[in-house]
Amino acid sequence: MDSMLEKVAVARPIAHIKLENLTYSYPHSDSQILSDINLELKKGEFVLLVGPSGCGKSTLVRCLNRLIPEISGGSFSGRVLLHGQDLKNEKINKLALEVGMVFQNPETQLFRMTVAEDISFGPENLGLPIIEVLSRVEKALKAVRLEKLRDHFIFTLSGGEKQRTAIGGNLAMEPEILVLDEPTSDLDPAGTQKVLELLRKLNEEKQTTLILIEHKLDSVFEIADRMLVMDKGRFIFDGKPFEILCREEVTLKKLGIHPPQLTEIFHLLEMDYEASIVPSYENVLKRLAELLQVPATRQLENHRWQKPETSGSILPSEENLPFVRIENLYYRPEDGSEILKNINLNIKSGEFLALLGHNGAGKTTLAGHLIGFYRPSFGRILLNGKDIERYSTAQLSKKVGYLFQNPDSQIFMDSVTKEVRFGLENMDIPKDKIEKLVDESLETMELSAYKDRHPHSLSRGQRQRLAVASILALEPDLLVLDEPTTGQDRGHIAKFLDKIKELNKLGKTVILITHDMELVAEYAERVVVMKQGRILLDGPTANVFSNTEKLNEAGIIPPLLSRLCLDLRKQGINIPPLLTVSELKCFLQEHCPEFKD
Ligand SMILES: Nc1ncnc2c1ncn2[C@@H]1O[C@H](COP(=O)(O)OP(=O)(O)OP(=O)(O)O)[C@@H](O)[C@H]1O
Ligand SMILES: Nc1ncnc2c1ncn2[C@@H]1O[C@H](COP(=O)(O)OP(=O)(O)OP(=O)(O)O)[C@@H](O)[C@H]1O
Repeated sequence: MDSMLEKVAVARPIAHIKLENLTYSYPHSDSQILSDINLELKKGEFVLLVGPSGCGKSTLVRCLNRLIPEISGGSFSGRVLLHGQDLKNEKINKLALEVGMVFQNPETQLFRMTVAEDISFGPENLGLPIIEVLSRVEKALKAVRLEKLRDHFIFTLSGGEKQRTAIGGNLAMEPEILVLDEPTSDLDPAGTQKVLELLRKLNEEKQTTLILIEHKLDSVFEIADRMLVMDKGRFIFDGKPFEILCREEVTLKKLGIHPPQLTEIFHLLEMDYEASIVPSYENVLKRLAELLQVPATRQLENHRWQKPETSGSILPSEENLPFVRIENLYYRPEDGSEILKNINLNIKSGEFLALLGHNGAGKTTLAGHLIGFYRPSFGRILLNGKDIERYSTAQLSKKVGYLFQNPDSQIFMDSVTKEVRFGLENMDIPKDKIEKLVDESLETMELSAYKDRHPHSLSRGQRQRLAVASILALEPDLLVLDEPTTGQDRGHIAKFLDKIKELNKLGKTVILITHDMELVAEYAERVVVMKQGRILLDGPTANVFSNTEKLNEAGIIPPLLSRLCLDLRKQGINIPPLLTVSELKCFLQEHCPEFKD
């Protein structure tokens, strides 16, 4: 009997990563962030780790290189094994070479002066010959498309460029295990595609074991072999991504994990699925074409859809003067480059505008001019008809609420409540009103339970919500949100953007900078697309999303449904440029007798 057991043990390959009864609490806290986690990962597996904000994903992956508990402290039990070896006695600096980690906030891992220097840091520490270091740096620069910025200073990079540098640095190390904590959150859609292709290649060619944490599932669910869903420090689902997304849709939605448009449309059309096969775009297109072919075209003949016009800019009429008016704006930093080139833009009070563009297009620089963070090299900006230069900083911060791309750039107090109270205390508001506004905005952002916590002990998503709460409390007329969804699950994003939409309906003007096209489709009425410092497109959302050629130039891939509608129209089917799955549902209900919901 013993010898049989031995044989079984020999036949079973040792797991690449094994977690045994992992349980963990942070210092000075009773709550278990990880609760009795058990997991085995094979070498070369590509795993997608998802779960609501704050469920413990980042905490879990930090156990793999012993940042937890070595650096964090706290109460840790259970074992982490790599190739069957308990990591308990391993040194963090040695593990850092085996387990590559791209953190949520790239700034925490960029510490050299220039892009190329930063990428070479890892390979140099592996003790590789200089020729090999240089060759790896070149390959990594090419892979993350940063060749042209190789000698640029890190502090001048845009958010997406920083994220690419952090990914490049890890690629150059060629680690056996690569953990990526939301690596594409700041990347433009074309850049995201590129990074994902790269990961797939790394996984196939080098058998790198990959753990990818993501909230935005539309582009990642197809490439991973396995999906692990976490909630409250435990795994609740483990299986093929598409199968889990279809089978567990209701539970996932309750947790705030939103299925990609492809699975939603697939569900809506009641298409048969085979658990292991992801439906192709072509199959969904074919099914929609079948449903809409005959009756729908006949019914719609009278109101044929017209090709939209996307203009250079929406000009205001005399009586409807813009709230924001940007005239001939140029921005040239000290290095002589031209970041903004003759920007002309009018934004009316109460508009909900999305500002899109490739990484480094100039979105943040443009938006930063609205709070006086940047000063025009040429041209001017009028707010309510008055030149922005004539507002004092205090007056401007009352009018414009700016949410930075990285929440850590604007959080500086030592408790959650103090952070929200800070701006209000500088505004000559009675004390009881301040407390009311603080409570309301913490409540809206679901942070009441963390009132006395130090902001840096919050998860990234929670910190992002705290930064939003501080701005909402000030009730500004113009809200500029620079990639506010990073680190958030869909449930929290929807709650937050619904709240912003409510404020927008009450007259607040909103500028949303994002790389998440499904959110743009859902919330924005107008889209402005930038390319290399200029405005490329400006118009109603559906119209802009129909201009695929120009969007392509700016590295933007419109949402799946926009592409489906375009392709259906190319087949002669008269369908308007729909943006959301609920619009598609209404359209099918109205125009397609065969469709039953
Ligand atoms: N240093 C710390 N001290 C105390 N609690 C902490 C600390 N760091 C994180 N936490 C808490 O642990 C929980 C899990 O955090 P973690 O960052 O692992 O979540 P996550 O699933 O990665 O979230 P997100 O998707 O928002 O990044 C959160 O409730 C967070 O507030
Ligand atoms: N002070 C500076 N000196 C030199 N170049 C700069 C400076 N500030 C910004 N840049 C460059 O200007 C370009 C525009 O940056 P910006 O942050 O506005 O881009 P973005 O469209 O917001 O990009 P992302 O989507 O990556 O956040 C980038 O290529 C950046 O490297």
